Amino acid sequence: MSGIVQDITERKLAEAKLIESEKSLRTLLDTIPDLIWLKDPEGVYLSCNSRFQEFLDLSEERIIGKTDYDLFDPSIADAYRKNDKIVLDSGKVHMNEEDANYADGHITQLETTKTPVHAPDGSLVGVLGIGRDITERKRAESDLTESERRFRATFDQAAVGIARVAPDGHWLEVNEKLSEIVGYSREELLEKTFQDITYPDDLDADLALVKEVLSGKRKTYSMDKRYIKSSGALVWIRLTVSLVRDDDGEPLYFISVIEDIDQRKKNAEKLIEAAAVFRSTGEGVTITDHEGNILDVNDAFTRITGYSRDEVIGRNPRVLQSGRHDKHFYEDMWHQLLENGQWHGEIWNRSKNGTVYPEILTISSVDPDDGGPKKYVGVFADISSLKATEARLDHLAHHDSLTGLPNRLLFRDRLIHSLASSERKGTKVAVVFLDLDRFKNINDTLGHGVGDQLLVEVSERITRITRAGDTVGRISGDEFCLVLEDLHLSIEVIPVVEKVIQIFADPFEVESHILRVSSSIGIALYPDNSKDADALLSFADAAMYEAKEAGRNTYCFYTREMTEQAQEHSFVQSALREAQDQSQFYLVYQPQIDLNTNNLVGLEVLSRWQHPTRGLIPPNMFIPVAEQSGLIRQLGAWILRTATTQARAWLDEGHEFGRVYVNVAGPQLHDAGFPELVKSCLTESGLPPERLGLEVTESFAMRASEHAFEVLSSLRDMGIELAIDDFGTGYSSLSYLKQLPVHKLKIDQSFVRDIPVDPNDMAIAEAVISMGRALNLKVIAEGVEKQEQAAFLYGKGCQEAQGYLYSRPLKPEQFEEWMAQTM
Ligand SMILES: Nc1nc2c(ncn2[C@@H]2O[C@H](COP(=O)(O)O[C@H]3[C@@H](O)[C@H](n4cnc5c(=O)[nH]c(N)nc54)O[C@@H]3COP(=O)(O)O)[C@@H](O)[C@H]2O)c(=O)[nH]1
Repeated sequence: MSGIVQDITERKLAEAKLIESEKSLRTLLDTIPDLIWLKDPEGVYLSCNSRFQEFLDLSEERIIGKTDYDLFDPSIADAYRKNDKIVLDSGKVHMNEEDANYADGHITQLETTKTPVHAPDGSLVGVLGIGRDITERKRAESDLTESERRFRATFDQAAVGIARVAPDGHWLEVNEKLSEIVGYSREELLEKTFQDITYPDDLDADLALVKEVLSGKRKTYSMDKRYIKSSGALVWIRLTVSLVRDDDGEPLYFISVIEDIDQRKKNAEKLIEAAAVFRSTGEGVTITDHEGNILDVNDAFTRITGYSRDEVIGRNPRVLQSGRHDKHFYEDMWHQLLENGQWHGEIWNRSKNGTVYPEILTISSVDPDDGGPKKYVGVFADISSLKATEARLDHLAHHDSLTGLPNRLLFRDRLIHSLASSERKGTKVAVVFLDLDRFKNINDTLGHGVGDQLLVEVSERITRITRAGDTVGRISGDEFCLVLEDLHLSIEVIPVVEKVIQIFADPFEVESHILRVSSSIGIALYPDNSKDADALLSFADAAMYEAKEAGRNTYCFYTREMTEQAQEHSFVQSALREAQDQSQFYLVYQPQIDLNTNNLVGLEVLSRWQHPTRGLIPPNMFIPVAEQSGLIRQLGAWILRTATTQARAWLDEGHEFGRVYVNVAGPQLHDAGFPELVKSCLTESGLPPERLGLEVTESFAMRASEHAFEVLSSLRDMGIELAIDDFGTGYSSLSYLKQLPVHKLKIDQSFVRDIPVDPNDMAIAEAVISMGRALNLKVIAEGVEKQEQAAFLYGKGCQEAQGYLYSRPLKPEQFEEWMAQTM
């Protein structure tokens, strides 16, 4: 019994122990934070801990005996079952990660370990599953990956080079930028040390700093140093190094940050150079702000302008303006500066002491590095001496070195210029080509020195007789040329040419040689011969040869007619003086008839010149020459005196002739004493003023000066009648005519000649008559030779006529006869 009692007690004790141990195990399993479950080989749940029950929010009783298909969605159940089968088939532990959807809706990530479970007899009990919540771990891993990614991106895309460097100097890791800076690929760099690519001169300093960091003396260091690039070129970099140590304080690696400062270094060097240049350059430098205020100037500025730095800082460069440029010049300068960022040119400035000097100036706009408003840098040099040299060179290039006269080049330029200005003014230009006769003989016999000296003296004599506006040039050897401007008539050149010939009248004395020299002169006229400068020069040259042919010491015009005219002119001029002395002149009188009554109403006085050898010289030949030479004053006074005396005599003899009309030339009316002359002639002769008329040409009346106006007015006020001769040949306007103090218009005979054939002449004559009527002026026609002409003119309202139809100009005794017969 005791044995039985003892057996039962032991068994009970063993059972109790087992129960106790299961309880402990259960408690343990429920305490573990992992999900634990046991399924038989068919997937039926045999057991699970309380975490697993929480997962499904079901009690163990409701889980035991169920499969995954009872508890989860079929797709999830399939996945679970598939993993279980892997374990069952392989007999090995299987791990995987999967999402777990808790019954309360939250999702976790589980790391599941599935283990095959065998009974002590080796039979398969099922699959033990342990599910560990790895949500936090996964998040941490993901954060780390992201952080790593960001770091990598920063590392690779950094604008500076970044590297990990081993304590011995090997590159461990380098970024793109560092490769770019040194020109080595990442792979190439990783095979090198920093010592390999450091410029030897900079290595010791670097290694010393490395040593200090390794020893703990300093934590980091920075330095500017040079790397040798793969190309062999050097590149300046700024290096910043820090050391990373392990937990035991042992050096792990360096972190190096490498900044490319090559350009900055070069800029700085340039700035240093620029500053040195600024201080030491010989060119003046002005730096102004965007408002034009001077910020700085250099020493050369002070030397050139005379202003000290302190005197101009804050002031505008306007302080230097010379006043030689107008506002458009400065506007254009600013326009170019703003448009192109630069202006370059010559400018005249005024220094402190008032000297105006030329500068060559370049102004550039500069954008400051700090992005502030533009600044302007002006660099200038005083080019006074350059200008003087330039002027000297220019003079040399354009002047004959022997005589100092313009050479052919400049002479031609001046000629072209004269032609252009004469075209505008409607005047003539004469090109006078002069060649010394037999100059070669002087050179050959007396030597070139004498020849040269003679040329200098000739040039001086020519220059002395020309006007300021005329150009004299030495064209070559013994050839000189003159340009004479502002001529109205071709013949106006003659007095000048004669003066030129005259300069050779006196001999030249050179080195005690008395030289008698003459010249041959050729003349070409613009626009008569040509409008082209070169053609005029060659025509004048050709005319000069004509003069040589003609026996030298004379002049020739380019055309024979002109030469003849000139010769005639020359003859008339010299003969005129003698003629006046020797009373070769006489007057003729041509009657003027009233077309209505056929009565004699006037006599036009016309002069005649009876030359002892040439015979009768017409007034057209000598009046213009007399006008030009000034002899007209003397001749005009004689005509007036003779005519008034004759008229008075006829009055006394009882001849009724109306008025006697005397032609008056322009130069006579310019004479302030003319009204006095008229008065004295009237007084002396006793002719009443109402018996006198004066005729002035339309061309003169049109150009009449204010003074001539006054003279005409005072004559009119004396009771003298004034007529405009040759009317229709000029361009009188009604408004101008209205102001003229005249009484009568004389239709020029050129418009009468072809009446009644030429409709144009008839129209002009008719227009003049209408004009006279409109202005309340009498109208007389001259050159009336036919009755039809008289009839036409009378029909149109012309009051008076003169011409061969009535009488030719008559000598006094002829006139008296004519009176006796006709009146
Ligand atoms: N300042 C002065 N000018 C004078 C003087 N004497 C003359 N002149 C001017 O000279 C020009 C020419 O004059 P002249 O050769 O005397 O000719 C005049 C007449 O003879 C001529 N005439 C007259 N009737 C006829 C005619 O029917 N047919 C024709 N073919 N010719 C004719 O006309 C001239 C008159 O000219 P005008 O003076 O325009 O009336 C001439 O311009 C004179 O003015 C003088 O002393 N001083």
